[in-house]
Amino acid sequence: MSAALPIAGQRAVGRAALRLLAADRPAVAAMVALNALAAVAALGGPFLLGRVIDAVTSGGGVHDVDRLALGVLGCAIAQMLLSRYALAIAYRYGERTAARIREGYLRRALGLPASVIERVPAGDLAARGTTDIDAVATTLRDILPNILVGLVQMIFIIAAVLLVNPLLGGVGVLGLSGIWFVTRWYLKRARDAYLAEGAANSRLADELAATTEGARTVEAFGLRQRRLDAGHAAIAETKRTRLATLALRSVFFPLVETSYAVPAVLVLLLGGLLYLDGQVTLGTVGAAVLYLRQLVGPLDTLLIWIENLQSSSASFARVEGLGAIPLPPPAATEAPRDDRIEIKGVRYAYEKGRDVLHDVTLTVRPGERLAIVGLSGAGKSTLGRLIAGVDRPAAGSVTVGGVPIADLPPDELRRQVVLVTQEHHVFRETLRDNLMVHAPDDELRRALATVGADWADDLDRDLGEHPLDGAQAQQLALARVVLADPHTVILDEATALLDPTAARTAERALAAVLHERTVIAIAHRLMTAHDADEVAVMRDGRITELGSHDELVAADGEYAALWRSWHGSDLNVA
Ligand SMILES: Nc1ncnc2c1ncn2[C@@H]1O[C@H](COP(=O)(O)OP(=O)(O)OP(=O)(O)O)[C@@H](O)[C@H]1O
Repeated sequence: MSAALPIAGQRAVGRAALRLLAADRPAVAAMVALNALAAVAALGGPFLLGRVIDAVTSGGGVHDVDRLALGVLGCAIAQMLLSRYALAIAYRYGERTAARIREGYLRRALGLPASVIERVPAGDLAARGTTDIDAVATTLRDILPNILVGLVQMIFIIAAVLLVNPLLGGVGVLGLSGIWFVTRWYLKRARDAYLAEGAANSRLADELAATTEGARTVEAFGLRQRRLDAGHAAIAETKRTRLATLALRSVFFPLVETSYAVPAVLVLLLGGLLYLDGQVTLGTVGAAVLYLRQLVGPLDTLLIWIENLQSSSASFARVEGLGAIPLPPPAATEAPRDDRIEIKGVRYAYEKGRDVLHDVTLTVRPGERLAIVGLSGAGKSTLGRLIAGVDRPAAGSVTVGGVPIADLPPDELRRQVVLVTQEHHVFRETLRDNLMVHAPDDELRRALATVGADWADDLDRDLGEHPLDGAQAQQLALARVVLADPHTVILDEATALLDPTAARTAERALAAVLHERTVIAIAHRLMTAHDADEVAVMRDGRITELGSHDELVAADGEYAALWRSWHGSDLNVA
């Protein structure tokens, strides 16, 4: 069963964004301060140009105009230098922050307990760690700095136009409100329209892939027309959705372009009237109009990136969603008082409401060899995972020395119980690193020798470049068990996938590993149950019989029937 990964809510995303800003306060302060200075410098231009108009209309000399023009030039250069510098800081901030998000994600992913990792969809986990983080990183690096510059500039320009003349400024700002409504209208529809376009594109790609992959079937069953119809339908849908987004854009952009002119037109009209009335100078009207024209640049930037900001905030919500995965309670701090394993009244379900274990109770005494038998699907592996602490029971308890096994910290758990299955991961690292403990080479070699790994003379062998075969990988897994030195080993089809020769080698290695340990064998071979001290028979998630081989055969129940069907055949029944 795989549970969908959560997505962080808007508040959580907001808090995470604030945390990222707070983590790099000096850079954020420098970005804001430099952008503010650049914006102030940018305001100097229109103001001085207004003074030029006034100087000319009042018959001022060439000298005055030259001086003011030099001022305009100085302001433009200062603005350029300051905003370049601010942008450079912003880019570096963006890279650092993206790295922080990546590292945080990796830390969270690696910190998830195995029981949680096993349940989450691996593709989604990887997509969030790559595609989504890349989307956020691109926004942080390329888009956010520009948006920040645009926002600061807009605030200063609006303040300046209001200062130049509150009435003209007010009318100008009011004239901008059209853009707000147009943008809201567009954004409300754009998300769904683009999602529909994306979905239609995916469907078209799927249809094409299905037709090409199944070309022989199409030919053999005369499905050509049907596939053509499906392709045409997908193309029509793509065209329809594309036209829908195009229609949105063809309304939005002309409207926005027109809206840009509205404030300047309003200010020119009102300014003209006020000038004729002698209430403002021409320079003031000119400066106000120039300021409002200056707004177009930052507004454009904001509108262009606003959609991108929406999609990357959705990505950020997915990345942050990892932090919302419910985690098991913190590890137990007390140590087990002995090696006795007690399973009491255990229930377990992979899916809510569908118990696969019902009220299982069992004691495994230290040194005992217990075989769990039963038909496929009886719940043997599930019980093995609970005893190994991989999963925790929904009800009841699974304890070692009185402590719930699933609550033990990983280091402690490894010393108590280890589950050996047919899946054993070999990392693309050296043999030494693959043994996963920091121990002297002598000890590592001894462990390898115990499991008969006579091929393992070079601890520096790179297992990525020189991979192991199945039997060798199994020996490596068993050497890890020897090094972990648990008092109890659970075997779940540990040698099932190996060919007979390799299985024999592995069985020998296994015998060496199991020496003087408690063994719980999920038995799929006749002899395992026969040789065990005790046999537990499972059916439909319950233990139906418990006793030694001889007792159960004498009782002539379910085990006896299984035994009779196995007897002499050594068949794999599980
Ligand atoms: N990851 C899972 N998600 C959902 N259901 C599962 C999962 N693993 C096992 N089950 C179900 O739980 C029940 C018990 O399965 P389990 O693997 O424990 O039985 P088993 O006795 O070990 O069988 P086998 O011998 O085939 O491995 C079965 O009905 C199985 O379909």
